[in-house]
Amino acid sequence: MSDKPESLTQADESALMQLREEIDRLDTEILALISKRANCAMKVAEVKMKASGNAGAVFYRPEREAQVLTSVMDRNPGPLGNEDMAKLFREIMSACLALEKPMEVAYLGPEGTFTQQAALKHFGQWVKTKPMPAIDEVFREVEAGACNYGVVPVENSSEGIVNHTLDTFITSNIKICGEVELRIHHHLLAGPNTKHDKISRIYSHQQSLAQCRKWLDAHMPHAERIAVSSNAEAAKRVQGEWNSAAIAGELAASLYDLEIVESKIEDSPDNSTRFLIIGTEQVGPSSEDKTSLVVSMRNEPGALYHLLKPFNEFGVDMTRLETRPSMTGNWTYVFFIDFAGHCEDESAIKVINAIRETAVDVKVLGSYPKGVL
Ligand SMILES: O=C(O)C(=O)C[C@]1(C(=O)O)C=C[C@@H](O)C=C1
Repeated sequence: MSDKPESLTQADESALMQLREEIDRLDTEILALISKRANCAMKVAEVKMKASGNAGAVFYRPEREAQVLTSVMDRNPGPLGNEDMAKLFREIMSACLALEKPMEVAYLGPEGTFTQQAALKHFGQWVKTKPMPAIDEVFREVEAGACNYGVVPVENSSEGIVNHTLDTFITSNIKICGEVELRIHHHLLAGPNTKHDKISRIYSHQQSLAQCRKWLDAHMPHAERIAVSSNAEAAKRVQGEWNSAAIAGELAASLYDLEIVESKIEDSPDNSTRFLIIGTEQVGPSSEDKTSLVVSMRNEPGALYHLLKPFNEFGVDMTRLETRPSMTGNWTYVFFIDFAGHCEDESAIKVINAIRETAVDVKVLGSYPKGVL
């Protein structure tokens, strides 16, 4: 069978050539426009540096990025899908931001974790990402100024809240300046020496093993399941083994050069994890914001009523309420609350002031744009 493309007629050849000439003309325009946009971003950086007296200028503006991406999706004429078009602009903005100031972002490592994937999805490919061994190490890296921002997991749709993240906010002054949600697809990965019918050990994080339990019971009931510190760690480990496999994501497969033996083996089809972007600066309003608080209340009758009443009284939509035992042990409870709106909104100010009247302590963790991508 001929391996050459189908032979085209003279008319087809001519049509193809004209279309490619049109694409070349359009690419020239796109090249010029992206370059003009990048020059504009560099002038924005000069304005930011002048305004801040050149010391401590804040270049990354999540509220502005959310507005740009939302506007792109609202105005997208097709045929590319809204999310695909927004991802293209995400990368253009990432390159422009890198011209203003290269960003370094700490994340819960090692390399290849879903948290790294979330960091690259939120900031684009131009940021430098730095793996940290634990969630509180990500906080410390940002507090110390060693990294500009951090990314930590906060909630999984099937496993629930990541308590370590919430507990770290109680003792940290770090701000939340964004959020990003990642659809979690688990793949069965194997190294080049592994015979797929000889897999007797499967490595992954405990949560991932739990999220793929039914698939494993049905397809690999006899393989030993070994929990390790992270999916990426699992991928790193199977590289050199001949009868084992790992459950991890796409990024881990490419980073550790593993074959995807079975893809999307998670039991829940809409398995997703929400991550928080942490930094040292409060974010300005973007018109589509949410605010996170941590409130400690005395353990006395009516405490929860006094906490919830202001939201109803001032018409603020509470979107999340989590309770954590207080680490001070002084019979107070800690509530993590998310609500719609920015902490500078008039109604939000009234709610926070009303809560302060009965709470032991109220800490605004941050106001930030709702996740766009
Ligand atoms: O508008 C700004 O503040 C910019 O710096 C420009 C820009 C962009 O490329 O659109 C780049 C980085 C910021 O995080 C937000 C937006």
